[in-house]
Parts: sequence; C-alpha cells; structure tokens
Amino acid sequence: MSCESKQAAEPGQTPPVEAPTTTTDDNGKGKTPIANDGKEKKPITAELQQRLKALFDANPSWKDETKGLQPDKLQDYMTGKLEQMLITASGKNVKDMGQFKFWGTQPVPKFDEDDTDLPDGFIQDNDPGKVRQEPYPILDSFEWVTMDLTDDAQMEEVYALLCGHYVEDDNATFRFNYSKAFLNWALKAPGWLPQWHVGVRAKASRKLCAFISGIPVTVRVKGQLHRCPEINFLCVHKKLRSKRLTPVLIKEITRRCNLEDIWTAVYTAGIVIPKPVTSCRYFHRSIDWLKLYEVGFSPLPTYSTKQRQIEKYNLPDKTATEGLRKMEKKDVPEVHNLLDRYLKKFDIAPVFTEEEVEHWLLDKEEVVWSYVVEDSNTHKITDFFSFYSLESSVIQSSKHSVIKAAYLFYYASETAFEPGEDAKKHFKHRLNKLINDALIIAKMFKFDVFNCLTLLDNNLFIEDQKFGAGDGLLHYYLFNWRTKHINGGIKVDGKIDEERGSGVGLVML
Ligand SMILES: CCCCCCCCCCCCCC(=O)SCCNC(=O)CCNC(=O)[C@H](O)C(C)(C)COP(=O)(O)OP(=O)(O)OC[C@H]1O[C@@H](n2cnc3c(N)ncnc32)[C@H](O)[C@@H]1OP(=O)(O)O
Repeated sequence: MSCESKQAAEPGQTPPVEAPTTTTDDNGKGKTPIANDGKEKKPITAELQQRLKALFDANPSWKDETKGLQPDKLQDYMTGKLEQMLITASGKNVKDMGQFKFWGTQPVPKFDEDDTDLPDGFIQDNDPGKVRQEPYPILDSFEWVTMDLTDDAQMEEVYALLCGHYVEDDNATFRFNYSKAFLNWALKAPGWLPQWHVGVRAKASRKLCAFISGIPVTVRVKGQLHRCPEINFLCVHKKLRSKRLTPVLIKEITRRCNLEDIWTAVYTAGIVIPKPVTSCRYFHRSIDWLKLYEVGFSPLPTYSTKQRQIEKYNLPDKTATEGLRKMEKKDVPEVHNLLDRYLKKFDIAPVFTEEEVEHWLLDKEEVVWSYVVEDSNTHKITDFFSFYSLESSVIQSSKHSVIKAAYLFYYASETAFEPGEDAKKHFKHRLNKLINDALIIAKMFKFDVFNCLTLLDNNLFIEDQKFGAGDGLLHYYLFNWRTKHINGGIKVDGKIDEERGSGVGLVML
C-alpha cells in the first residue's frame, strides 16, 4: 500500500526527493508511509554516511556514473544517493547487518558484500539429506497447521486474519483487504501445494494466529531458471507481534520447500532486509481524485484547487484502441506466446505455461481484468493488458470505508519487437494508448485509483498518463541466490529512469 506522495509533481515534472522522517514497525509490502510535509528532515548522520559509503562501494554502476565529476558535483551526487538510500529504507531505520538477528543467519547476501567478482549462484550448499524431517518447535500454546484452502471455512479464516492484521500504511489509515476470491486466485495457482499454506493456531481457542504461503512459480533470473516458491501473505496477529514468530514461520516454510528439493525462493516486502536484489517505486493514477483526497490518500498540491485536480484526472467515457475486447479462453495460446517473448527482455521475470497464463490472466470476476487487441484483418492478437483489483479498507474515515484500487498486471505488445530507430517511440506511443484505455476501463468499473510500479516498460507511460509518485518502494528478494543488483526503473535520486527502463518483469501480488 502506497499513498501518493505529498510532493507529487505535475505531469512532466519529476517529484522532489524527500527524506522521510517517520520511523515505524511497518513491515508490509509496498505500503509506504505518507510522505512528510518537509518540515523535518532526517539528519544525515555519520552512521548513514558510513552506510552510504558501503553501498557505494558495493554498486559499481554508481562509480561509473560519477566518473569525471568535479568535487562539488560529486558532493551533490553523494547527497542524492543518501536521499535515495533513505527512500529505499522507506523512512524506516535500516538496521546494521549485525542487528538482523534472524536474517544474519540466513543464506541471503549481506548489505556490505562486494559481489563484483562473484558469479550468480547458490549462497549455501544444499543437502537434501540434512533437511529436518519434523516441524520446527513453536511456543507451547501454539501449533502448526496446514490450511486446507479447498475448504471454504479455512479460506474464510485466512481471509479474516489478513483482513484484520495484514499490511497497513504507517499511519494506520489504510489496510489491504484481499477478497476471498482474490486469495483463491493468488494461493491456488497451477501446481499449488497444500503444505505451503502454513498456519499457526492457538491450541486452546483453535484461532488462526499466523500465516505464510508459497506458490510454485518459474522465475528466470538473468538466464537462469528457478522453479521455486513465491512467498507471500506473511501475517502475524497484532497481539503476537515482536515475539519472534516470523523467523519460525520462515524457517518452517523453508523446510517444507527443501523437502520438495527446492532451495531458492522469491519474495517482496516494503521493508529493507538483507538484501534487495532490486527496488521499484510505486506510482498512482487518480481516477476519483476527490475521494482519494477525502480519505487522505492524495494531497491537494499547493499550486492547485480541488476543481482543477478533478479536471486534471478526467478520462474519456470510451476506449480508443481499435479491436480492443475482453480476453477470451481461445486467446490463451496467442497471449502466452506474446507475453513469453516480451518478458525475455527483463533480468527477472516469470516464465509461464499456457495453463498459468489461463489462470493468471483469463478474466475472473472482481479479481482480474484482461483485454486483448485483435487485428481486424489478420485476426491475430497484437497486444494485451491486464489489471487486478485490490481494495484497501479505510480505517479512519467516516465518509468512505474502502478504496478500490486497480493494479496494473502483465501486458505485451507486438510493437515492442519492432526494429529500427523509431522503435522505442512507436512502442511508447502504443503503450500510452493501451494504458489510457486500461484507465478508462478501470473508471467504468468504478475503481478509485490505478497503481503501478517502475517495472516492465511502465516508465514509458507513467508521466504521460499522469501517474503521481508514491511514497514507497517495493523491494524484491531472492533467497539463497546471489546475483548482481537489477535495475528497478528508478534513478539514484528516486526519479523514474525512462532511458534505461527497468530490469524487472515480475509482478508480485
Ligand atoms: C527455499 C525456500 C525459502 C522460502 C522462504 C524465503 C524467505 C521468505 C521471507 C518472507 C517473505 C514475506 C513476504 C511478505 O509476505 S511481505 C508482507 C509482510 N506482512 C505484513 O507486513 C503484514 C503485517 N505485519 C505482520 O504481520 C508482522 O509485522 C510481520 C509478520 C511482518 C512481522 O512480525 P513481527 O513484527 O511480530 O516480527 P517478529 O518478532 O515475529 O520477527 C522479527 C524478525 O522478522 C523479520 N521480518 C519482519 N517483517 C518481515 C518481512 N516482511 N519479511 C521478512 N522478514 C521480516 C525482522 O526483520 C526480524 O528479523 P531480524 O531483523 O531480527 O533478522
């Protein structure tokens, strides 16, 4: 969950970077503190400077960027880096490596590790013979359960736990509200394993108190295929927080994966732990600006008025792309082929089977919307786009109880493969048209806001389509796999990197 930054810029302008001031125990995913009003800036301490230096040393591309800079410019550059680092930390205290009591013991890269000469590969040796056969010990009054999500009553329990205790923004104003239909979609992807739906119950009350899940995915990381779990929906009941239940949940799901001879995993979080392989920034496109303003999601810029803001985000009533229609089952093979080719250009991206494309993309009422463009002459599918629905409960508003958010999911277009000098320009133009139609459709379905991250080729339309910078980042992690940092589509100063684009082709729910 990310709110529009109070520093949101006019289209065409990039938002000023601001060091967040709040500290928080918010651990969630993509949720970000509402940006501060700029009165209080986080002081640049010697400790932060030192960490910056370590990060600087670990990122050879930063060194390339500074080659030949005069000392005063270098100072500016370093300050920009530091601000970026603070943004990366989403306003939270990034701890020193030694303070990560749990993560310091796990096969993940260290913050200050110099990976310049290290090849991609496992961080630790994997020995199936050494995998613990019995579950990890847990506090006496609790027990492990495997949630049977084919049973509606158990799905309801997972839903209720997440609904009351999952990711909130730092001000506890909004909380993700994944619907049961959404969870059915997200947790029962092709090949799902019941034992990767791990719960913790209180022995006495039988109440579900914690949950963590994995679904099998195939992810390509720079040419290397991983059949591994995508870990998600880690949640501990608010009354059980800070009791070190999380490390046990993570160790238990790791054990259950190892039992399947699986040794790597992919996951995302809004917090910084050792060590993100990439970080993408959230962007928000208001659809019902007034409502977003009333619930405190979007600010009223000082240069504007409510009326002007409403007009700014106005959208046409009808889509403009010729041949645009809802995706149907018969489109699955063509969409699969198109998406498969498109995702090859990214450093980290899923590799889908046809069955997975059908599962993830074929329209599911109130969960995922997918549209294709069919060429009227050849009847070939030339483009497609999709978005999913994720509501957030508004915790503190008398006027509105939910924000209906559409999240851009996967898309692809034949124009992405055009050769020639003007290829990027054509693709940018096409993408803008498609995304504008996606916005129009989202408006038709009464969404309040349309969200995306700086992944895929989103940087080609973010500004033109009037997306405003969010105040948080989504960090991507690989468990037990070392690879050099992947470009997350943002420059060191937090602005979008249209020139280089993004190396991220994986959209996580
Ligand atoms: C081979 C297969 C491998 C499979 C496994 C791959 C790894 C999967 C990793 C999981 C991917 C999840 C992806 C998602 O679902 S991200 C969504 C996370 N969920 C939420 O934010 C929901 C609301 N919050 C909560 O439910 C709790 O605050 C949580 C459960 C997050 C922490 O509960 P609590 O606040 O009561 O903490 P604790 O006392 O139990 O434990 C403290 C330790 O936990 C570390 N911590 C805190 N938050 C996270 C976090 N989001 N990812 C990883 N680690 C996290 C923390 O650094 C500390 O370790 P260290 O600093 O001492 O080292």
